[in-house]
Amino acid sequence: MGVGFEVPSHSQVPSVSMDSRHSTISSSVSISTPRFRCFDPTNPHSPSPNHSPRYFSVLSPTSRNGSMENLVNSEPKIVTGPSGYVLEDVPHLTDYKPDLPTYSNPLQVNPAYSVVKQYFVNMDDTVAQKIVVEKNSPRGIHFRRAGPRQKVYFEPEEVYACIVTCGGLCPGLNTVIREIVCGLYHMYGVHKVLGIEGGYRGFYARNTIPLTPKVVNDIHKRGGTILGTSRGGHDTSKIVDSIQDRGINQVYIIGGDGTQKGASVIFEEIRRRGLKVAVAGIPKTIDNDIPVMDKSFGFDTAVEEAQRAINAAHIESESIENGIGLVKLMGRHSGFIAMYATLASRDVDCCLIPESPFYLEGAGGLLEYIEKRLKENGHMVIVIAEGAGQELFSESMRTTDQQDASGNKRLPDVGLWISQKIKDHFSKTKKMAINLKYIDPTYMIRAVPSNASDNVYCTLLAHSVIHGAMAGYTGFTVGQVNGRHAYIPLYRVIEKQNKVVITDRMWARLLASTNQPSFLDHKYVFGDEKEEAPQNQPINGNNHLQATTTTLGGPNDVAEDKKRQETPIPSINGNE
Ligand SMILES: Nc1ncnc2c1ncn2[C@@H]1O[C@H](COP(=O)(O)OP(=O)(O)OP(=O)(O)O)[C@@H](O)[C@H]1O
Ligand SMILES: O=P(O)(O)OC[C@H]1O[C@](O)(CO)[C@@H](O)[C@@H]1O
Ligand SMILES: [Mg+2]
Repeated sequence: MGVGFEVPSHSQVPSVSMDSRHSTISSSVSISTPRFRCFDPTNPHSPSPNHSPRYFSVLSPTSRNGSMENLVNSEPKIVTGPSGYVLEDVPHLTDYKPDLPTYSNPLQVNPAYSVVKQYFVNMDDTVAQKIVVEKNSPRGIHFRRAGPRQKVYFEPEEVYACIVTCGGLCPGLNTVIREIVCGLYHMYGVHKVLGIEGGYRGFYARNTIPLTPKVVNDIHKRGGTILGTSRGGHDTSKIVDSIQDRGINQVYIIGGDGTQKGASVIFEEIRRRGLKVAVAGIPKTIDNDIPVMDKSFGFDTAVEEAQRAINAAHIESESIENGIGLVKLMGRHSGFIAMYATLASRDVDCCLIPESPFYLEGAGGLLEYIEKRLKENGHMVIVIAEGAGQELFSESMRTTDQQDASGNKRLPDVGLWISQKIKDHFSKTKKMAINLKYIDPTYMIRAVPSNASDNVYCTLLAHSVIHGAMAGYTGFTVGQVNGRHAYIPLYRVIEKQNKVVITDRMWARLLASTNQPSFLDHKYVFGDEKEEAPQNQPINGNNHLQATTTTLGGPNDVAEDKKRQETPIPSINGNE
């Protein structure tokens, strides 16, 4: 059987002993960036010889269980093809356990599914990240298409799955839990599913809940997560010990960017220990700030629920002379909920988001606009995302250094702050008496059950993730990319944050709908005319497909974040 390797000359390479299906490297020599080109025609997960994957599989000498322990972190699996085709593939159990047996997919004999023509996904199917292309542009980045495979790497009775939910709440968490349990039971005949209570720390510090279709039957009608959640408490080795000791071999991890970072290190540790355990992430973020995918589950519900608060603000404000209704919505670093809720409502006169700096005083400022709008219309509605205007806070308010247990910076309440500023301004200038009503519906929005369209989306995500784990993929997350479900490497969803692009047409639509100023006059933002204005992304032919993404270095930092925003990285999603 042919296995071809190409080792770049710059790497220090340890001695390599190789049988027909796997690489075992034993040496204490350190390796900077090992890259092997590998092709095995008998392995469906081996890239074709035309492609040039970057491969991983490096062992250090010590091995606690005498198995394939101490692998260094896996490298991205990049497969290239003609005309600029790039596949950013996800890891597979056979990458480090090459001799695993395969089994026929039980869906083949499932009466509900066996009638479906072409039910199984072709092994070569991939999903393009960018679908608007020019005639001569390269084919670009692709991800492996999600869906059931003909061969699976687990027998139903062998599977012991667990589900954990981490981070803040989001509509749809219970639906995803329900559909993973029911999907495993009904599609694959898997009957051992464990719920881990209270987030990551639940693996080693809390009870577990056996999950059956009966237990989860109507949980999708409730908000929150029946498993509970938490921030902090990620102790990788204790978590993997717990997985190993319990004999769990499929780990479904539902959570935001922090959670997916946690999933990535759990995957690396599992791989290092050589365990046959699939680690699969389902991204959750009400803020819609996870890159690559079209949108995150619960986002539609959040936008819909926000309408109730905006309607209330509108009714309150129009019922009284010079009424101002101010609504704060979630969005620590990304203003998607505020933007979409504003566009959906049409009652909003001003939407403020973290990506679009604004200023209060002077010509073209917020206070001037409020005055103008009240004179024209007698009332107004303002929507503000929780992360907006952070640069306006005094240094003392910003550097309180408060962090939550996961290291996320706690933001001062911009809604309260701006309410006070507006009230102070109009009472000081005595230009007009205003009536401001501040509504903070943030936790009410987050705690509702998912709406009908999110329920369907959650179901499809759950099914996709199950198919991936059963097919032996691991260290991946699932998401909808241009309307098709795909398996995305974890590193792709944790390295960047999805942001609203204020030079994009979607933000222009918002400005056109509210008629608010664009607040782009730099000198009021920074108080120094000599400083350069923030470099926003230029509008170009592809702009409607681009979102600014920022590299996440650690706990969130507004100043850092702002600096990063000045260096936009083209990506897709979120905006159109
Ligand atoms: N870099 C990291 N490495 C390992 N674990 C992490 C990392 N960052 C966060 N975690 C863990 O992930 C869990 C959730 O993280 P966090 O509280 O930041 O929420 P999140 O998943 O980002 O969700 P959201 O921000 O949408 O509420 C926590 O238990 C935290 O300890
Ligand atoms: O109060 P908590 O649980 O820390 O959550 C607040 C944060 O969670 C998020 O909803 C993200 O999940 C942010 O928008 C918000 O800042
Ligand atoms: Mg987060």
